[in-house]
Amino acid sequence: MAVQSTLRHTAAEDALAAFVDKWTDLFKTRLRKTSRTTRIVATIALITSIVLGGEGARRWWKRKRHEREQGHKLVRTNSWLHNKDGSRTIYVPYKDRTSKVVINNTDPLTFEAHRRLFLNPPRVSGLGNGTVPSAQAKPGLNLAFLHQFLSLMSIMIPRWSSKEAGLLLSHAMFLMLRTYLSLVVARLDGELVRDLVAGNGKALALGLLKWCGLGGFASYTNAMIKFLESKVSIAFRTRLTRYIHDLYLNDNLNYYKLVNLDGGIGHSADQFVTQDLTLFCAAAASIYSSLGKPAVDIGVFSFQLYRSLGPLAVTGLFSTYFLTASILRRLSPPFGKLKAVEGRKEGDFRSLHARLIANAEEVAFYGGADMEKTFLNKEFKSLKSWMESIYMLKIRYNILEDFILKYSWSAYGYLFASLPVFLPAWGGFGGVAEMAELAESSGRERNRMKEFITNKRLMLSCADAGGRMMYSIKDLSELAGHTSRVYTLISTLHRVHADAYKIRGGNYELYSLSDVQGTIQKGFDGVRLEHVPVVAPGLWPQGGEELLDSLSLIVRSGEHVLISGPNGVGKSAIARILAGMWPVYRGLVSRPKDIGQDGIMFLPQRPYLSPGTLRDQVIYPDGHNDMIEKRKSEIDLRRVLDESRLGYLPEREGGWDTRKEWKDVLSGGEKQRMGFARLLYHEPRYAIIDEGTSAVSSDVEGLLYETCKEKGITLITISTRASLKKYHTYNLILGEGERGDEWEFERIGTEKEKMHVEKELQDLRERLSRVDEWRERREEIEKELAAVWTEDGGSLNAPSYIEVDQPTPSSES
Ligand SMILES: Nc1ncnc2c1ncn2[C@@H]1O[C@H](COP(=O)(O)OP(=O)(O)OP(=O)(O)O)[C@@H](O)[C@H]1O
Repeated sequence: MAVQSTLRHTAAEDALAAFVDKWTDLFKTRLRKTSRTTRIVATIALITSIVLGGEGARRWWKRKRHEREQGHKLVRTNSWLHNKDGSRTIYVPYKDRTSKVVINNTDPLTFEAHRRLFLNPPRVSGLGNGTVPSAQAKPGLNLAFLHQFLSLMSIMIPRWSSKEAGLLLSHAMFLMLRTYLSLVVARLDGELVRDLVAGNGKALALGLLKWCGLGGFASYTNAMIKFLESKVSIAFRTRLTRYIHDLYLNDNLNYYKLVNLDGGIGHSADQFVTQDLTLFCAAAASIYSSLGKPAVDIGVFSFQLYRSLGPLAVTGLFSTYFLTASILRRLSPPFGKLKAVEGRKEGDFRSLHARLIANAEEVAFYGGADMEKTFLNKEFKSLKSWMESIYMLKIRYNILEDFILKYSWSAYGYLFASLPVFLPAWGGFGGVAEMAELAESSGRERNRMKEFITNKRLMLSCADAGGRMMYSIKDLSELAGHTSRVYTLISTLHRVHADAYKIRGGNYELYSLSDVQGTIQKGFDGVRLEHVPVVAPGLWPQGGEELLDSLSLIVRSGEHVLISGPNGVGKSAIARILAGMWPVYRGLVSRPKDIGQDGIMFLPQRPYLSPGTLRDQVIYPDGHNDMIEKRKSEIDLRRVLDESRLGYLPEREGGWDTRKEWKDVLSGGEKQRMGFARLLYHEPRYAIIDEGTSAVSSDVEGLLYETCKEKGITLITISTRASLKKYHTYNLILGEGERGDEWEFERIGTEKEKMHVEKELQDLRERLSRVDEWRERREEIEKELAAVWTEDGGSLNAPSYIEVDQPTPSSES
């Protein structure tokens, strides 16, 4: 053996050496023939390409390493990169590495182009003209569904050259491949049975081999179909989610207005964007294969059947399909509408849970678990009853569906497959073969068997395809429900984004969203309101409630204003109007353009702490990269925290990169001081502080105000605390007059203001002088209440354990 192997080894080596020699000789001859210049040029070209290639590879490797490090850093600091074209690069953790994602903002022109689809649907679709809140027809298989679905498709597949179109194309190719494989399998099945009956072992073994090979390929095809279906679903979801996010979170504050002004989708925007969108995308991706594949199958198989069974069988088959389809369609419950309502109920239940999580501390202090449980159980019961009623409807439908699609169609299959046997003249190619064999008679049974098995398989596949199409009527109705939900969300967002609240020729309510006539001017160095009514808006299409008839004031840099007045009078409402959250119904509002540095900043009444690191809390709404661009360092942040009396936080919490649920970690006063830290970090020209120090001790309050003023921030404070007056130049007092809808704007420290204070003191003195009188009256009432009257008009003595005040000499007299 060893000798043999050595021999073989030597032979192989010889062959290799001969091969190398041959090519070396060839190369040398060619080299000898080429001119000296060509050789020099070729050598230089070779060396240059090696050097350039090496340098390219080095740079590529360096860039990759830099990206990896940058990715880790950005993930750690919760930050992203702004690209020149307006897109953003974010890094997301992926396994133990980071993965780079570039997010392109949707072009504003795209929104303009889509507005027509979502706000002015064609009249024929029966969806109204977009001016009606929550423009929504009854979800079902109708023209409205077609319009809604195609509108959403224009977002999901924006171009024929897009990735989604490519995915759908490859999906379609795999679907067709599978249909072709089913056809080949049907034929092979027939051949196998024929060879078995004929006892042809060799052919049978060969057939089995083919069967296994085909099986492997078919399994791969099936897996790819499922994989591509999920890829399509995720691609659709990505497109829609990004589109919705761009429309939802932008400078127009649509995320606030959607819930507080429009009300078209209630309070469940989260349910729409998460669950409804996922269900819609999964249903849309699966409907493509559950409708597309059976349609191709039916076309191909019926052609085959037509060839082998003749026109009678195929006509019969199709009449059966149409008849049963129309029966099923007629008896099918309105799955679309049922699904849409189910989605809404799921949303309500989920948002109740979200509310409980957000307000867990408050509920715990009140001991409100029982009450919250009642709310939750009530909502769940409503959801449960709805789902049970859907299941009840489904039972009846499923019985009918199963009977028709599984059993009656198989019976028809046998009937039509027997046509060539019993009616050869009507039985297509199968019948012709039957008649030819009738004359010869040899091998007739075997061929009959082969034909029958092939036809039966084709018929079953055809019935299966038809069945799947029928089943997909239900899927299609459910898709209509999901489509209607997603379309409603996007059309409501478009309405809010475009402020499209005009009613054509209709009468609108005073101070409704159709009645906004004021102007907001951004880019003014100061804050100015001219004849602006302060109105708490009602949900569209209702009118709002007027809090102040007409407010006019101007605040210039360095003139600090305190807005005071009783609760609920409309103090925060002024801040909401200035921030652009509430509409300016009449008059003119002027304010600085930007939010933040050199602009205006608002500190809301309820402090907000974002998810992320300790650093993110101080610099919010900036990210770490914005901070670096502004040339601020951690030393600056440290100084800002010291000035807000929070200098101990980085040590206590373990550094700037610590991530915690800050809303639960910081105390009420700390949260408010964090607001001031943000103010000192951003250093805006104007700041509107709404009850920003209500939980802060008065000495720290003074320090915070003084620091802000030293930094040149003009303060507009909303507060009920009179002690804050000393930090301000003007006082806007709301809630004056008998009806509480008058206001006064006065300079602090003037004679007039002092007289105002004097008058208040006089009032208090007068009230104090009547204290004795009120005390006497109280004692009288208490005495009368302590007495127990008997039926005969007398009174019982008070029991010994009740302390009855001894009458004072003055009351006796
Ligand atoms: N989103 C809203 N939609 C409609 N009405 C609202 C809305 N928010 C507040 N209101 C109403 O507007 C009125 C003024 O509210 P605002 O928050 O301005 O009061 P405030 O003067 O700041 O009171 P407080 O001192 O208690 O903070 C209140 O009657 C309130 O119920």
